[in-house]
Amino acid sequence: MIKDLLAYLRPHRWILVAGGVLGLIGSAAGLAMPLLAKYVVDAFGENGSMAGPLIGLTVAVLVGAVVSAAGSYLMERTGESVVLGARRRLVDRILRLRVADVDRLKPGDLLSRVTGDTTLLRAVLTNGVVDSVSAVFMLVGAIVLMAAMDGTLLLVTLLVVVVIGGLTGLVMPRIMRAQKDAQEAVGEMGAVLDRALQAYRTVKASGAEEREIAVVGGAAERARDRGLQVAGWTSLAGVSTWMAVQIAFLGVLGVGGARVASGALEVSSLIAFLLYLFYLVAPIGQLVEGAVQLQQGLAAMKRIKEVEDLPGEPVGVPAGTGDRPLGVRFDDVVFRYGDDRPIVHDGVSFEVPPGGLTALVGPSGAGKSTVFALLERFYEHQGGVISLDGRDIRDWSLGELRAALGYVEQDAPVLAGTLKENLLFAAPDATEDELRRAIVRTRLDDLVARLPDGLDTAVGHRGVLLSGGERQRVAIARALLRKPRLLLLDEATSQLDAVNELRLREVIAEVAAETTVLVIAHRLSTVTNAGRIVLMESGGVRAIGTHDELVGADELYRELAATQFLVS
Ligand SMILES: Nc1ncnc2c1ncn2[C@@H]1O[C@H](COP(=O)(O)OP(=O)(O)OP(=O)(O)O)[C@@H](O)[C@H]1O
Repeated sequence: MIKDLLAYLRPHRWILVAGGVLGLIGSAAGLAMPLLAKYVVDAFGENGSMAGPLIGLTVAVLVGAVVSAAGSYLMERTGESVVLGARRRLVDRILRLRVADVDRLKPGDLLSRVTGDTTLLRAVLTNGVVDSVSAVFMLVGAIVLMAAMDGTLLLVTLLVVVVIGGLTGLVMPRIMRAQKDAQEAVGEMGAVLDRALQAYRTVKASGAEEREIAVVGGAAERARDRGLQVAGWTSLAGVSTWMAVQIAFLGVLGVGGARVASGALEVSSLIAFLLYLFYLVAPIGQLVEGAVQLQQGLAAMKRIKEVEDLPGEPVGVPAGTGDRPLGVRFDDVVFRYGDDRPIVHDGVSFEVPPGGLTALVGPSGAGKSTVFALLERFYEHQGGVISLDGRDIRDWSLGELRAALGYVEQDAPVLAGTLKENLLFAAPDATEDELRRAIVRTRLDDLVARLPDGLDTAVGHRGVLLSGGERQRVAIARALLRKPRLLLLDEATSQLDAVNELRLREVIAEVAAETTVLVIAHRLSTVTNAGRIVLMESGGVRAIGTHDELVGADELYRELAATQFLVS
């Protein structure tokens, strides 16, 4: 773990060393002060000139301040670079994860790893490490100078310092555990809030604001409780340090006073010694804080590494690598979403020849969307063979496979940006001409004409909100620009109005003339047009045929057609 932390620092080691050296010079200037104070007092006693020692003291203060400020600026800079590096790597990994892993991780918790945990890393890597190094320097320096002044008093001091060290060592593991819990609690709170935001409209429509506020509030309270535990243990460590220094002060004052009385020690030395004693407080405090920060950093590191260590997928898929339509074949495919999940595909077999329109229909939960997820290899099937163009999809490289497919999700999300950016999302290199053709084919020209800035109008959250039908046609245009050899289209379940439905039907029929189209159909229009209908039922294929064939031959299809598809 410490090795991982150091790996983050390696690229910045020279700036860190420079910052550290400046910090040490600042500390040295600080260390010189009690000694200079002693000379001032001595000069005072001997009626000598105070100018020299006073100027020295002033210079030490100024140099110390400037150098320390420069050192801490360098540290902060490094800190920002470390956070940037950690965030880049983490985001890079998150966007390359496999869908199955993302299902398991909570988005809110992932967010808190990118935002919160990386910030904690920064504290330990810069202030934590450097302050600790300079604290050790100050501590050793002060102890050496104290030894030069009076060995007996140093012994009294060290006895107390050792006791504090022991106590702090005892408390540290508890701080570490509490710290880890605290960070997890913050991640959990993020996850709970994210869930509420995802279902924002449902929360409002259900009048569930208060309940959700309470749930997120509860998670926030758990985070607070864990934070309080950390604070409790940290202040215990802090207060025992403070107490120890006070005890040492009294001890040194008593013993030192007696030694001054017996003439074994000068008053000025006792004053300087006492000043050094108080100088010890800051570095000891810094060391304790450095240790706490190290625990925070290690806990954060662990949460960041957990994500970084997950396997990623190759990305950077070139679009439009071929023009021949693809045939699809499922051969006794078996699949479940996880070892502890029920079987979703229990021997699914069907064949789709290249080109034309094929509809997947069946009751909800039959496993239709899962067919698409397996074709895109969002998940790996456990049994049977899926082949495209006669080739097992496991033999396709992921990039090659996804480049050949166009995928339109049921919810057809609009991404941030302009309409044009949305359309070119899957094929940034498409020409203006191709873009125009896709717009005309998907009947989006009306929409473009209506928008204030045409294609350059911002859409989605920050811009014009598109209707369900428009979003779906944007998604189809986006998929088409990729020149897919197989288009996977998960029809939205929401009812489109008659005009939109007609447009969509025309678009699908046109596309099916050129490429293979596989549609998960919820509407009669799509099904009656289809060259082939695959009827799925509870994880298997029940029947295959045209609409008329199935109406004639299959009971379930007739029933579905009667209710779901408004049979003609
Ligand atoms: N990501 C997932 N993780 C775990 N289980 C899932 C996941 N996606 C779907 N399932 C489960 O797999 C089963 C089949 O789901 P699928 O989405 O393929 O059905 P469907 O036929 O498309 O249904 P619908 O018509 O309602 O969309 C369901 O029981 C569902 O709960």
